Amino acid sequence: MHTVLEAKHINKYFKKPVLFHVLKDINFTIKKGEFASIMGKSGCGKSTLLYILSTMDTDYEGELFLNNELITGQDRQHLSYLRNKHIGFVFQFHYLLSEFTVLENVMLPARKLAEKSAQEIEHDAMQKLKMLNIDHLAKKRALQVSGGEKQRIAIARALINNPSIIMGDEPTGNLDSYNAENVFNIFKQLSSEEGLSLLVVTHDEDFANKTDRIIQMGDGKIIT
Ligand SMILES: Nc1ncnc2c1ncn2[C@@H]1O[C@H](COP(=O)(O)OP(=O)(O)OP(=O)(O)O)[C@@H](O)[C@H]1O
Repeated sequence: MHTVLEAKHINKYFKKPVLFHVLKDINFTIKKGEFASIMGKSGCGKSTLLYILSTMDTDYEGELFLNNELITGQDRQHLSYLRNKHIGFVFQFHYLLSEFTVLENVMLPARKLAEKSAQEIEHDAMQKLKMLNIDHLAKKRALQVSGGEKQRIAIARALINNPSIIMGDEPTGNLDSYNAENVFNIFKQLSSEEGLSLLVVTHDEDFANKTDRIIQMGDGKIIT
């Protein structure tokens, strides 16, 4: 199966206040359609790793490949393009623009990529909203919808450019168990039916236990 994400010998040091070796020789691959979670105690380096994998942090040692392309060492502009095109993000807090409509929020990453007309983008955004059963919310402003709906809108937004991988940082951290299960089911369906890869940092054991693979971290290393 095609490899979507590969981390090879990733090491990261924070230099202040004192030199701190935060990530220690991290190696793993995520295949097409794989749904993996990252677990580990607070402070073990999960967010630091996700920040590197998402191409936001370029200050690390080792090599990172996205769809077999070496992304380590690429310039910021190209990284921004790759991130927008191939990676969808879902966070604990949805970061929707509250005064914009739901539809406008979902369209934003596609407008930034600027590879399609406004009409095509709107059509795609409606398709994503339909897929997530929230197309009836399209014209509402983001501040007018519930927490669970906001997270589904954030997922639609993450999907708008048809990414290869969704990266999540505690995507169910702010949801009740009903909505958390709903988000899990959406992710599961995206991986098994659409071949999307997912890599989700979570403290939620129930969520992690249902994913294809748990990457367990401890003290800056992958334990299993
Ligand atoms: N900018 C920074 N400078 C120095 N140390 C940092 C910096 N950011 C994080 N750290 C330290 O690096 C370690 C890993 O932090 P990180 O946020 O990656 O952990 P985490 O596993 O995501 O934790 P949590 O589950 O609490 O979110 C922690 O000890 C943290 O204090």
